[in-house]
Amino acid sequence: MSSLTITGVTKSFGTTRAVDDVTLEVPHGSFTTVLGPSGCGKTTLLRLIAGFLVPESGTIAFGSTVVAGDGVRPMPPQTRRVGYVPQEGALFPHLDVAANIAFGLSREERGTTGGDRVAEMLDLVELPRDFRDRRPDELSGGQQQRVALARSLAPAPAVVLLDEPFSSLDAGLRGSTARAVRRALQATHTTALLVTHDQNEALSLADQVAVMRGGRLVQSAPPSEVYLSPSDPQVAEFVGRAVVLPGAARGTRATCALGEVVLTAPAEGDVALMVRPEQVFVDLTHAEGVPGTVEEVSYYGHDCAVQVRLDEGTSVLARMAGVRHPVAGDPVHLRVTGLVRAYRPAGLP
Ligand SMILES: Nc1ncnc2c1ncn2[C@@H]1O[C@H](COP(=O)(O)OP(=O)(O)OP(=O)(O)O)[C@@H](O)[C@H]1O
Repeated sequence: MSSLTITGVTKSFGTTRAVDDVTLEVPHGSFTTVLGPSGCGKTTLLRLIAGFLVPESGTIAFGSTVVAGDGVRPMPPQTRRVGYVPQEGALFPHLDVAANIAFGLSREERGTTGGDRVAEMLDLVELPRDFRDRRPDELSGGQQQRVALARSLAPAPAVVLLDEPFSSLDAGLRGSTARAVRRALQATHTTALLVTHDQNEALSLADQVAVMRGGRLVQSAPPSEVYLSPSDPQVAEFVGRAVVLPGAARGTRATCALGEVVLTAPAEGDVALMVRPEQVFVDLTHAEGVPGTVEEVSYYGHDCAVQVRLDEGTSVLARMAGVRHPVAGDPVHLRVTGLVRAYRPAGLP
C-alpha cells in the first residue's frame, strides 16, 4: 500500500483536454472520491493512474515511485500493483467465485495460500465462505461487486481504483454495498480512489472529495468542507441544493433577501452568498425573520423541501424536518442559521 501523488497531469484526445493540469494527493490508506458530471474526465484520470493511458505532461507516483511522467518510461499496468473495479461485468462468468478472487494471485500464492486468501477475502467483503463455489450468475449485483472488490484486494495492491462500482445497483443495495466496500478498504488500509457522479455517494464514503469540472480539479477537501465551503457557487450547486443570493458584505456580515447573515470569512462590497436549504429556518408561528408565502412542499418522510416566495419577490428553498410542516399558501418567516459563504460575483474581479 502507498500514497498516490498526481502532479500537473494533462491528457488530451484531439482538441478535447479530458484531464487538464490535475494535481491531487491521496494519502496512504485513505479513500478519495472523484465527483463530477458526465464527461468531466473522471474515467480518463483513473485510466491514467492504472496505466491504460499515458499523460502528455505531469507525473503520477505511488509512494516515492514515479509510475508515469518525469521523462521515465511509463510503468505498464500489470506491474503497477493497481486493483481496478469497473461498473459491472468484471467477473469471469465461467469461473467460480474462488477462481475469480484468486485470479490475480501468483501461481505460487494460488498453490500454497490461495484457499486461505479466498476465505479471508470473502470474510473481508462480508460474504459467506460457501459462496466460493458459486458462479457469478448465481449472485446478486451487489454480491458480484463485493467479489470484484475481493478480487482486486487479494494481491494486496498499492492502490485500488473503483469506476462507478455501484451505478448498476438499485438504491437500497447501493448503500449497503458501498458501506461494505468502505469497511473492507478501511480494514486493509488500502489507498483508494472511487469515481462517481452521485453527490451522496461521494460525500458519505470518502475521507476526501475531489470535484472535477471540464477536465480540471476545482476542489479537493474533506466532505464537510466541500459541502459547507465549496470553492465556487457552481461546486456548491453540484454537491447539493444551494440557495445563491446577491448580497452586500461588510466585514463578517452581509445583507441579502434573507436579512442579515454572518459570513465564514470577512468580505467587502457586492458578493454572491451561498446558503444551504437546511440553514433556512422556517418559522411557522412567530413573525421573526423575513416574511414570505409557501409556494410548494415536497414531502420525503424524513424531511421536506419547502419553496417559499419572499414578499420582496425572491424564491428560496428551505429544508425542514417532516414532522410538522407548512402547506402551500401558508404565511411563514425565514431566518438563516449558521455561517454563510460569500463569493465574488461572476464577472467581478
Ligand atoms: N478514447 C477517447 N477518445 C476520444 N475522446 C475521449 C476518449 N475517452 C474520453 N474522451 C473524451 O474525454 C472527455 C472526458 O471523458 P471521461 O470518460 O474521462 O469522462 P467521465 O467524467 O468519466 O464521464 P462519465 O461520467 O460519463 O463516464 C469527454 O469529452 C470524452 O468524450
